[in-house]
Amino acid sequence: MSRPARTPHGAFSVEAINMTMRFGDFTALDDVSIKIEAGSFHALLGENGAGKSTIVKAIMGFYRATAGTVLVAGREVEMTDPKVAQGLGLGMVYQHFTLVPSLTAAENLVISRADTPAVINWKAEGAAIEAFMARMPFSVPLDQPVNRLAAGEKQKLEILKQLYLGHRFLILDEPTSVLTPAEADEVLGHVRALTQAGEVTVLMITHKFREVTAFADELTVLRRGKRVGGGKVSDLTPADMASMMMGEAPKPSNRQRTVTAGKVVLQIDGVRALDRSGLKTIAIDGVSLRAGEILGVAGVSGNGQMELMEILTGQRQLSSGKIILNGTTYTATRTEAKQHKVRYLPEEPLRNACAPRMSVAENLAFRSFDETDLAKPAFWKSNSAIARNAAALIAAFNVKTSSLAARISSLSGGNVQRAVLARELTGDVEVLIVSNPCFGLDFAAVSAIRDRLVEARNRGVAILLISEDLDEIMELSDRIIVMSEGQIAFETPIATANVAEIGHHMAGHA
Ligand SMILES: Nc1ncnc2c1ncn2[C@@H]1O[C@H](COP(=O)(O)OP(=O)(O)OP(=O)(O)O)[C@@H](O)[C@H]1O
Repeated sequence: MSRPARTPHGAFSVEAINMTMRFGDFTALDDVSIKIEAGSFHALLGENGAGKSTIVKAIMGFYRATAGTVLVAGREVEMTDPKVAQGLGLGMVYQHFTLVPSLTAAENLVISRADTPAVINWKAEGAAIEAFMARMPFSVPLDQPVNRLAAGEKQKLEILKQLYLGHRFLILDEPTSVLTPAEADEVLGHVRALTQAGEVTVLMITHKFREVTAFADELTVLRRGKRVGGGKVSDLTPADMASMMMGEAPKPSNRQRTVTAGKVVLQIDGVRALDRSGLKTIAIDGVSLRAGEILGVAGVSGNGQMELMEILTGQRQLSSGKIILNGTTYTATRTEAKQHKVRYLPEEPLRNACAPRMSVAENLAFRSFDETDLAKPAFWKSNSAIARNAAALIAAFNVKTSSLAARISSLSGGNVQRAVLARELTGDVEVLIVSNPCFGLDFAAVSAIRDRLVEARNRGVAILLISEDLDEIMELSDRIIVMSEGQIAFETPIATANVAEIGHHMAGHA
């Protein structure tokens, strides 16, 4: 047996050998091997549905692999349970935060431990945390409630929490999705420094080539459940990575504008509503959206975009003002949305726009998935019509699913997104309101979804695009508004849009 690979500071290697994972007849992972050397920063790439989460879950003991072996520091381990993995020093950091928002950073660290005593000696714990922090190359404010921390600080705290728990092999699952580019660079810079110091070994799932090139040492690429390539990052270009992921060079898209903006369809003026905390007011003035244009709403996460989406979907009560759609008051009831042909693509579509326990075909067939009618057989056209419709949409939008009858919740995140977009862009649409449509998607899916939005705009659809990704806003919008502190802080046509100026307004500088 090989000698356990551990660096002097504690980072150790993890290796998965010949991993196979089947769900029924479907093989999500097909004889994949991956070795993450002690103290390395290893990137795991692959299109949506390639099997990245599956291999990670098998390594962490969330899934019992159908076949395969896991070696931790060179020793074979039965990963029967996530607790086994955690006990061996393996930890996970997710794209969304797992911290308790009302507790301070220090309190979050203390309660994260499995051995937290029933009565906590805060003085002793505080001293222990300070001693721990002193050994760390970066810190976060310890005494503030986590909900007051910026996203970058929260993600740093998630990483510190793992180190505090003694974990020395970290799996980072798209850790920068909710961070600004500057925050992402800061967090990944710290992670890289930790790996170089031999403190920790990292496996990072990401879709961002820039992050791979800038921070990772090695990479592995999965495609359709198989390992299709990998090696040293310094030997590979982003084009190499893209062709490994897709099996071919990506096609350049043609996003010409072939329409001029028409009449104003949607107007929001004098609208006031409480924000999620109930403490601040969201104030939306002077927003108008025209047919055949994409109006981008830029902003750092948490500046009222979520509330704006809720206002537009009728989920947040207005304290004053109204939304005007095609000249009449719009309160976003189902009937009004149908009448005005308004469609929505909310964030987290599995939760907000699907019936997770129903099949892919059913979810593609029923926009009004949560209407009580759904239960009544009379509402159903026929199973064969539903299947035909679903098969056509799956082919057109390239949704990867094991079958039409599979539950939509078994699809990877990107494929759920494609399925919902396929449904929402089918038929007669006049207004499309989308929120972060490409969040967490691989570049092929991103490109396909952006093409669809541009096609819809060119057909005359009025699109409100709320996005925290400024590159996306710059790429797609005809006009841009910036939300900051719950208000519209700035507006510019794309022709004169300047990233630095927009960034300045996003950061709250008038
Ligand atoms: N519990 C499950 N039951 C059935 N099929 C599943 C299950 N979990 C995953 N799959 C299927 O396995 C395949 C791989 O999924 P996985 O979540 O590993 O992809 P991924 O590479 O992480 O994708 P993404 O980037 O979209 O998160 C997908 O086709 C998915 O539908």
